[in-house]
Amino acid sequence: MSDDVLVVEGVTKRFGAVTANAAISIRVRAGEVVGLLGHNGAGKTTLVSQIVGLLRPDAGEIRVAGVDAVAHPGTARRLVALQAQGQVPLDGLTPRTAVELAGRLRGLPRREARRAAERLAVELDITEWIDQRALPEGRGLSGGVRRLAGFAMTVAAPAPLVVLDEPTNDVDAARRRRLWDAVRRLRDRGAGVLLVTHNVLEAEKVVDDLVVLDRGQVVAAGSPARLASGLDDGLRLEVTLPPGGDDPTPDVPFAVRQRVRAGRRVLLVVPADEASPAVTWAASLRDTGVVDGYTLGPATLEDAYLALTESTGAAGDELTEVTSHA
Ligand SMILES: Nc1ncnc2c1ncn2[C@@H]1O[C@H](COP(=O)(O)OP(=O)(O)OP(=O)(O)O)[C@@H](O)[C@H]1O
Repeated sequence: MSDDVLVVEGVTKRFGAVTANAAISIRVRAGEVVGLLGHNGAGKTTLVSQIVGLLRPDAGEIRVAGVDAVAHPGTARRLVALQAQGQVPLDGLTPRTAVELAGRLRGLPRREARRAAERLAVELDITEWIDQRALPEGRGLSGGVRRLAGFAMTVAAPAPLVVLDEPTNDVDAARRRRLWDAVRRLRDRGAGVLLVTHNVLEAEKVVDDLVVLDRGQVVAAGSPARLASGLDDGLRLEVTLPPGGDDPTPDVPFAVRQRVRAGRRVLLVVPADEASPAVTWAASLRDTGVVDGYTLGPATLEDAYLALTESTGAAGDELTEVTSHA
């Protein structure tokens, strides 16, 4: 029997002139975390909406744990635990009540729902607020605790497919780590997880496979290591400009595959056999004060992601310029 919990094949969705999803294919198996990575507007939420039956594809197939989600969206929806991108409305509820209710709605007996609420509060380190009521206009509970309570509601009861859309928004660094541990435990218990994010560094921490979307299309898929090695022998040379200093990087005496500027930092991806002229150049600019400093190291998954989505210039939050030359 197939262990696929999600099969998306050739899914296309248009909104007027905008093709939000263009023939997308993705597979998530039981016991696997797949990251769906893409910049704002790449088409991630549109795809999730179709998986949970809120939108109907113009073309293509979606199967959730073997159920045809286009023909039977209601049945398929019950096999998916979804944490949507927006905050869940919690007003008037405590995290304990909300998680217990969510568990019971998904079929857990009362005692198990209660246990799940307590276990998840400990796992996510939110026991301090478990009996604190959420009030209107964001009062009572912080955004991070609301987000974590939303995650706990999503995973209170087991489901074959768990879809998490930007689950760490508003969550502090220590509790993010706890959330990733909880995601790994879901995977280890046999769930398939689709993790939707635009944060490549976070995705890298937990996913087995990544699918990169760019303007509605899958532009790459595979393990993080495989995608990073897509830059083959690429090296990253990062230079820091002095405050208000001119940027010397558009005109360098060696080959550059990729150039990305974010504030005072400029990242150059260079072929490994250009390491020597690149370092000589950077060192002489540092010695003459044209740049404040530089580092050289192997290209990362983030570099590969920027290279894949370079043409839009939309991949990095603080990204101000993207160019590429041979
Ligand atoms: N209901 C809609 N009507 C018209 N256009 C839409 C609709 N929903 C999405 N779009 C467009 O489809 C494209 C993909 O949007 P989508 O929300 O799926 O992207 P996303 O990757 O989830 O972005 P973000 O990371 O910002 O949430 C965008 O160009 C968006 O403007």
